[in-house]
Amino acid sequence: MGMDVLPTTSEIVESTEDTESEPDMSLKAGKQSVLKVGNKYSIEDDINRLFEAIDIRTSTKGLRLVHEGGRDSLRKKAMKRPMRNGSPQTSGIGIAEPVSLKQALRGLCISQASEMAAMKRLSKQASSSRPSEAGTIKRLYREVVVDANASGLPLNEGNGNLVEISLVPEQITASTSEKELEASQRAKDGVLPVHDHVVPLVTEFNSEISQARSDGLESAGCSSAMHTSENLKEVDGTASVSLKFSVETLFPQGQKSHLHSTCLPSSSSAVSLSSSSTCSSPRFMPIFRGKNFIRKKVKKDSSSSNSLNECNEKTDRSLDSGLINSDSRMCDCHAVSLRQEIMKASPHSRSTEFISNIVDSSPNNLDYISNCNKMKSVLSKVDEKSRSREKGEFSQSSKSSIGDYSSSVSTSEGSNLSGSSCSGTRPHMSRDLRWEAIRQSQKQYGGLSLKHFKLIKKLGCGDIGSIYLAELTGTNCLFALKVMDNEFLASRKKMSRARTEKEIMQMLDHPFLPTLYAHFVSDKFSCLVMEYCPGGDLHMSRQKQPGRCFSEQAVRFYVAEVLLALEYLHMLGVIYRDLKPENILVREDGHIMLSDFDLSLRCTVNPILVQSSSPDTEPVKKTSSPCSESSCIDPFCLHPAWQVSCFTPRLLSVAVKSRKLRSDLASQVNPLPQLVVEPTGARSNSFVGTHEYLAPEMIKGEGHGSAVDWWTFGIFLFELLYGRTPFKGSGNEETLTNVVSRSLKFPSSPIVSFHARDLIRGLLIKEPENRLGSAKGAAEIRQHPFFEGLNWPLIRCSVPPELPKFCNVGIGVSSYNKDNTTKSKESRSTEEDNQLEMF
Ligand SMILES: Nc1ncnc2c1ncn2[C@@H]1O[C@H](COP(=O)(O)OP(=O)(O)OP(=O)(O)O)[C@@H](O)[C@H]1O
Repeated sequence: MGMDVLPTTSEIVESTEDTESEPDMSLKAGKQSVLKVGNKYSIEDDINRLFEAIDIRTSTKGLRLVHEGGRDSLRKKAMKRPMRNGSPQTSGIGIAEPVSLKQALRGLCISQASEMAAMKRLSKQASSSRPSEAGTIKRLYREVVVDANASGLPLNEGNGNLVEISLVPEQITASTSEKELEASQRAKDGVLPVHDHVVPLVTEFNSEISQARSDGLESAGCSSAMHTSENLKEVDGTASVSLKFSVETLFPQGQKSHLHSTCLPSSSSAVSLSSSSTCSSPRFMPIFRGKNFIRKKVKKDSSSSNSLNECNEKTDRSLDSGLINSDSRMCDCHAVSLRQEIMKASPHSRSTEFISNIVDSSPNNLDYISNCNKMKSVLSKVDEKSRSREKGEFSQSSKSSIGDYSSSVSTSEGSNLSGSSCSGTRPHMSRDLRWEAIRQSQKQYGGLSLKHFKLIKKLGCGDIGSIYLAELTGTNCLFALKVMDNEFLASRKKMSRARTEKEIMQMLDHPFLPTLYAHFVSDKFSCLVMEYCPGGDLHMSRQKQPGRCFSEQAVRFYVAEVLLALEYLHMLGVIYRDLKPENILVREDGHIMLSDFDLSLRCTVNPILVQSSSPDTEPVKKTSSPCSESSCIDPFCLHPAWQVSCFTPRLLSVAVKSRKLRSDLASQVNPLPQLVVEPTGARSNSFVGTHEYLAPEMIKGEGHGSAVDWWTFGIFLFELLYGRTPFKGSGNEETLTNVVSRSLKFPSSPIVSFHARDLIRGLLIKEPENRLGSAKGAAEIRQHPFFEGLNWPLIRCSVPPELPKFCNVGIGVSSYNKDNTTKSKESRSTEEDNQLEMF
C-alpha cells in the first residue's frame, strides 16, 4: 500500500478509474416530448405483452427459471456468481427449477417493474413509427422461432439450451458502428453467439439512434448493446445493465440464440410516468408542480456579500449554534472571481481528499488505518474545527468526503467534455417546462454556455466545483449550475471524478435523483445544468428538528425514498458510496433528491432471478435478528417459524400472531423467484466516502462492493433517528477504529422502535457478506418490518414530512447581477469571468 501524503490533501488512487474511456459526448438523440394525454398506461399490460410473446414459445415446455444456489443450500458465493443451467455462457442462476416466468415476474416489486416499463415506454414513439420494445422482442422471437422451425429443428429438443433476452441499456454514447463492431466481435469470439435475427434488431435500433441524432435533438438516455458479462466486476467507461432471462427453448444442444431488445433513447416520446395525475397530494402538487422553478422576483438577498471563507465560517457558526437557515449556507461571495473561488473552494471545502494508492494495498489493516490517520492528522492541523462534523465545515470535518481520483487524467479530457449537450427528457420529468426552456435556448443560441445563464446565488461549494442558482436567460427557469474549473480539475487530478459525476447523471431518470438538463464546457469551465432543489439538505433540516432528530415517521419516509434511489442506482450499476444527510437534498415538493456522484463507483450488474427463500434454504442472518441474541425478549419479534425464536410465541399478540402466520405461510407456499439487480460482485479498493460513514471493509482495505451502500444506509438511518452517527470518535482516527472494532450500541434516548433498531442492526453488520442487503439488495431491506405498510410504488405521491420554506432558500436576484447580465462583454472568457466575479 503506497500512500503519498501531501501537505493539505491526500487521495487514494484507484488506478482502474484512470482508464475510463471517455464517451462520445456528442450523441444527441432526444426526441420532442409528446404527452399522451389520457393514455392510461398499465405496467402490467406491458409485462403481460412481453410474456405473452415468450409464452408463445414456451407453452409446450414451460419456462425454467434458474434457482440460485440450488435446493440444498443457498450459498452466498453462488449468489454472487450465478451458476447457470446448461452452457456456461448462457444466462441463468444455477439449478433449474420449473417455474412459470410470468408467475415469477409477478413476484417482482412494482418499482422494479416500473423501471422496466419506463424503459419500454421509452421505446414507444409518439409517431408510432417505432415499435415498442415488447413488440420488438415478440417480433424477433417469432422470427427466431420461425427460423428455428424452418431449419427443421424440433421445438422440444435441446433441453437445457437457452435463449437469452437481454434488455440492455447501454452507455448512451456508444456509436452505431461501435455497437455493430462489438456485436460482430462478440459473435466472432463466440462469447455471444449472434443469431441472424439479432443483427437486424441492433441495426434497426441503431438506425433509430441515428435518426434521433439527425433530428438534432437532445441526447439519448440509453441505447442498445449486447452485453454478456458473466462476472460482475468493476468496469470503466461503461454503465450498462443487462436484464437476462434464461428460458428453455427450441434450439438443439450447443445452439443458442440471443434476442436483444434494448432500451431506446430516452426520447421525449415517452408518456409521462409522472403520477401527478393520480397523485393525491393536493397539498403540494398544485402549488409546486406548476412552478417548475420559474424565477420569482424577490427581494435582494442582503447577506450575499461575504467571501467564500466568510461564508463558510458563517455557516459553521450557524451550524454550531444550531441556528441554521439556508441563507447561512449560501456562499454569496461578491468580488471574488469564480475562477479563484473554485480554486480555493476545494482546499477549503468540507471535503477531504486522501492521496494514496491502495490498489496494491497491504492487507495489514492496522498499517492502513495508521496511514490514514497520519494523513488525517496532517489535515487536522489545518483547522481545529476538524473535530466537528457539521455540514458546511472545513475540509477536516469528520464527515467530509474522502475522494479518490484518477492519477492519469489525460489532457484531452477537457476537450472530451467540450461542447454543449442536453440530456434527453426523462419520463418522470417529461412535463417539466425546463426541458422546453433548454431546448429553445439551445435552438436560439446554437448551444448553451455560461453566458446564457444569470447566476443568482451561490448554493454551495463541493470538492470539485461550485453550485449556483442560475436562471436561463429569457426563460425565467431556475437551475442548479455546477461550475467546475477545468484547470483546477486537471491540476488536482479530479477530472475523472467530474466525468464520473456527469456520466452517472446522464443516466439518471428517477424521481429521487437529479435530472441533468444539459452540460457544456468552455476553455475554462465545465458546467452541469441540474435540477435545483430549494429545500436544503437533510443535515440542515435535521438540525432544525426538536432534539436535532427526525421523528420516526419522518425518518421512515426519507430513508424509504433514499432506498429507492439506491436501488435504482444499483440497478444501473452505480454504487453510490457517499450517502450522508448532507447529500440528500429536499425538493420543492418535500421529497428527496440524492445528489453528488463524483465518488460513485460504476460497475456492471447482472440481474438474476433468485428462487424465493424457503425454510430450508434461507440463510440466517447472523446478527440482524434479535433472536440470534440469547437475550431477546422483544414482543414484536417476528421471526419465521422455522427459526427457534426466544420467547416470541408466548408474547405475541393475536394480531401479530396472525400476521406472522400469514407471512410464514406466504413464504412457505410456492415461493416466487425474485429479481435481484444488485451488483454483488463489484469490487473496488478505493477509500472514499465520509469517515463516520465508511464501511469496515473499506477502512480495512479488504475491497468493497455494493454492500458499502447498505452500511452507509444503516449509519444514515441511525443518524436521522438519534441525531448522531454510531461510531463517531473524538477524531477521525478514533472514528475509523470504532467502525472497525466497536460493537453497535443504541443510545437510550430518544426512544426508537424495535423494528428501526433491528433494521439498523441488520445493516450495520460488520461483515459485508452477512449484512442485510448484501445478497438481494434493496428488495431485502424493503421487506423489513420497519417499512411494513409502506406503499412503495406511490411513495413519491405521499405527503412528505415537511415542506421546504421558500423564504429560506434565497431565490433572490441580485440587482448587480441583473444589471451586469445585460452588459455586452469583450470576449467570452471575460464574460464568464466577470459574471463569476460577482460571487
Ligand atoms: N441541485 C442542487 N440544488 C440545490 N443545491 C444544491 C444542488 N446541488 C448541490 N447543491 C448545494 O451545493 C453544495 C455542494 O454540492 P456538491 O454536490 O457539488 O458538493 P458536495 O455535496 O460538497 O460534495 P463533494 O465535495 O463530494 O462533491 C451542496 O451541499 C448543496 O448544498
